[in-house]
Amino acid sequence: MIETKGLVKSFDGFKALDGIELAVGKGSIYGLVGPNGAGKSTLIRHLAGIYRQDAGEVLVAGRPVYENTDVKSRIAYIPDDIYHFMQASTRDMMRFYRRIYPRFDMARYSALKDIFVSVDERQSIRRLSKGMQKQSAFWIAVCTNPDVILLDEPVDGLDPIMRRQIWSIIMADVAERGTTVLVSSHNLRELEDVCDHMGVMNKGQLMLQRSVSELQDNLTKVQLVFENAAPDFSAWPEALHHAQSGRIHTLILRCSQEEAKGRLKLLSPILLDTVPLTLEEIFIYELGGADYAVKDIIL
Ligand SMILES: Nc1ncnc2c1ncn2[C@@H]1O[C@H](COP(=O)(O)OP(=O)(O)OP(=O)(O)O)[C@@H](O)[C@H]1O
Repeated sequence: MIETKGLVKSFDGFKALDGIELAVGKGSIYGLVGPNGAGKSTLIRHLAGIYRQDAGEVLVAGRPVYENTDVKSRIAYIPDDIYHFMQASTRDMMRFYRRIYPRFDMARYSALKDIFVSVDERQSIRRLSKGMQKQSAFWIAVCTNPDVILLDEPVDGLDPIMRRQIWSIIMADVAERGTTVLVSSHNLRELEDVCDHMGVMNKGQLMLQRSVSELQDNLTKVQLVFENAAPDFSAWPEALHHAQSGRIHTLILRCSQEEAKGRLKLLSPILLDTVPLTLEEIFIYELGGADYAVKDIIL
């Protein structure tokens, strides 16, 4: 649904995007994670049709986005900084969007008043708090019934209850309408519960993109106890990590759970348990070995 091919963008000779090959399937929630300055917002602005690329292609539903009004009318973009006309109220913005977006859904706008109760729709946006401004932007954006939602750091400034409500609106759209969502954050923990695909950006490059299930299937964490001395796991090429605390050995292996259990059972441990890996741990091992601090990139 969303695709970039060899996307390059420079600002005054500085390559902010350096050959991005992004692929986001329809109905997917794709999390884009990376440190400050990685290029996430620049990439999203290309997907929203705000920036014109220097080289490469930016496609939504197979069609170029830049200066394509029809494609852009199906995309909702909620930037990190607020884009509304600050003098206008939420209601003014609703009227403005209703004229521009042919699929603007007035029934949905009215229904969502019960969710966004803290946003006074007649108040000028300038006078709303940062979190309320975000809510107002989100309220208007989802009423356009978009095929694609682009969220740049969406939960910055939102309280936990509002975060959950916004995510439940997005999840319902994904489930019922097959909406495609791309969401960026510099914090992996914000994304790991909601995304089915993840991409890691650093220094203008997409270093890794996978489905979360593929990431989870590829690595297994186990805890083991042996009656006698443990074998030398450092000789196992698939053992990425081994730690011991008392009699408990913790291993992270590059293989599926079934393979790990099959192999470890042969060692007759008196205890063998698999432990779920967090995405944070998965990324640390997937990206490990490169000459940068992985934790700086994803946490
Ligand atoms: N309009 C611009 N003019 C000049 N440089 C820019 C412009 N927009 C972005 N950059 C530069 O491009 C790089 C990527 O910036 P970008 O805002 O895309 O990163 P980001 O991953 O979204 O970071 P953050 O998490 O801090 O929002 C940065 O070095 C930034 O200074």
